[in-house]
Amino acid sequence: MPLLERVRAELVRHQMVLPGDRVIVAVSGGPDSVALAHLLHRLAPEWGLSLHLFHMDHALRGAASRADAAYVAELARSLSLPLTTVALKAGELEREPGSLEANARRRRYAEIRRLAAAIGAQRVATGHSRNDQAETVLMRMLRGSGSTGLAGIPPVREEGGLVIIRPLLTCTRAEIEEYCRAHKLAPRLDASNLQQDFLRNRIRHELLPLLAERYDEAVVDHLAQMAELLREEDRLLADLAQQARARCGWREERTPSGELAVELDGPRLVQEPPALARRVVRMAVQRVAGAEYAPGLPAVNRVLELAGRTDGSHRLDLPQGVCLTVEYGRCRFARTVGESTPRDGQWQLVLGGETRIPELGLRVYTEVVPAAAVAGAEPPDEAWLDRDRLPGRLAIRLRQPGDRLWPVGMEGSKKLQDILVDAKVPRARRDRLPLLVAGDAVVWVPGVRRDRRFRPDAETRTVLRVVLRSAPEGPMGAGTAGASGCSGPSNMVH
Ligand SMILES: Nc1ncnc2c1ncn2[C@@H]1O[C@H](COP(=O)(O)OP(=O)(O)OP(=O)(O)O)[C@@H](O)[C@H]1O
Repeated sequence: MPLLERVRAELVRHQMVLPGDRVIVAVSGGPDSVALAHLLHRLAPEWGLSLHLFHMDHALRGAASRADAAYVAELARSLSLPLTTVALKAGELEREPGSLEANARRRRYAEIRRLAAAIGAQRVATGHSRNDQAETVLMRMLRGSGSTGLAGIPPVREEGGLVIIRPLLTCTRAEIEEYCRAHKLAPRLDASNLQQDFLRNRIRHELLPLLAERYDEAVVDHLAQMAELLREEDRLLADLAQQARARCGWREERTPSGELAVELDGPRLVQEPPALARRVVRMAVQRVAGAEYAPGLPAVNRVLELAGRTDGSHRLDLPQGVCLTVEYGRCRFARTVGESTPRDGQWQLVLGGETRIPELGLRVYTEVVPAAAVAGAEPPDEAWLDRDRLPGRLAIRLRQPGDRLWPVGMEGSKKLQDILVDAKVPRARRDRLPLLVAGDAVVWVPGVRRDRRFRPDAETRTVLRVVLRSAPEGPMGAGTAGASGCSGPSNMVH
């Protein structure tokens, strides 16, 4: 079947486009994406599609990169299609942490997303071919991936509100090159492949040709077929994992700093078949860390080892700043949780994250925000502080002799002891009352008084927002402090 018919069939089979869609075509200048632009241009009238080409000049190969961009500009002119080109500065991608390929991809999709919003596009088409599929599957086999990974590149996927379509996924590179020749397209060679991706390049140039020559001529087709079979099985497992998730009492909440946290029942989780339990863990971690990160098997296994523990509290740091805490069988996945152990009678706080203080049954969130981000009155369980006026590191501690406060709404200072007596805080609670301190200064007596010296005013540029909450239920945390515990006599909250 001619390539045009095949691509048309793929568009229909996977409902890749809807009539009237605005589609961005990501064109690197290499054969795949050039053929893609040409084919979609021919098919566009049938669906009434309006196409918009996109090219990113990664500035990785000097003059060659500029020539790719010029080639894509020429292609857009010849097809009378609008084109947006984004040119990065030389060295820009190298300076970012992480692999060059991942950085290039992230920047590319960020710009595509921006363009989609600007022109009201619903979809972006990329030129991945059956060969890309086979390479991806082989790379993942070598890494020991499960069925999700071995399902390879999906023909349609939604990512961050953008639908990515791959209409050439069933076409081989040879067929695409043949199409280019037949239509007198002279794409830039290998323009889409960042040379730095050594593993992919070796698989492309060494391993696949070797497999084809010595073992199986149709290896690319067979790997692509395996990916397609596994994609369907993977979808089924994903549905089952959703059900398992519900059985495990999956619950999501936003932390006061706006981050998502996921909680579930550990003993239930470990009773699920391992294939489903692992998926539920991956979902939880991805939900917290962001979809781009998929935790590897060692991390998932470590979670499952801990999840079933019902004896006391356990904590596990996972990659990407995700932390699992297991307390009496309840698993909680959240970002940057630090468990503070007291030093010199103080619990230091994690800045820009959550700190747990099991001894006081407290969770403390801190967040640095521009002054403009806070307005109105502080909720009773929050303190807003002028970061630049704080005299030292933020910590929680219990009261000490000689503590003083410069209370809001009062002249001068006052002994903490007198403040607590005036506020009718029962004696037994006074010694367990968490105080927020910065260096030696008491900044906030939650539920009782705030110190006026550190409060934001018109000159404040940066605010440190501190939120106190009680830790999840459990013998050590129950009800000692937190959202309920920090509410003193209500008329005394300042
Ligand atoms: N510089 C670029 N500008 C625009 N689109 C690009 C560029 N590079 C790659 N693409 C798009 O991405 C497709 C795949 O290219 P390539 O395999 O080099 O990238 P990749 O990083 O592996 O892709 P992905 O991350 O999307 O899986 C190309 O066919 C093209 O549609």
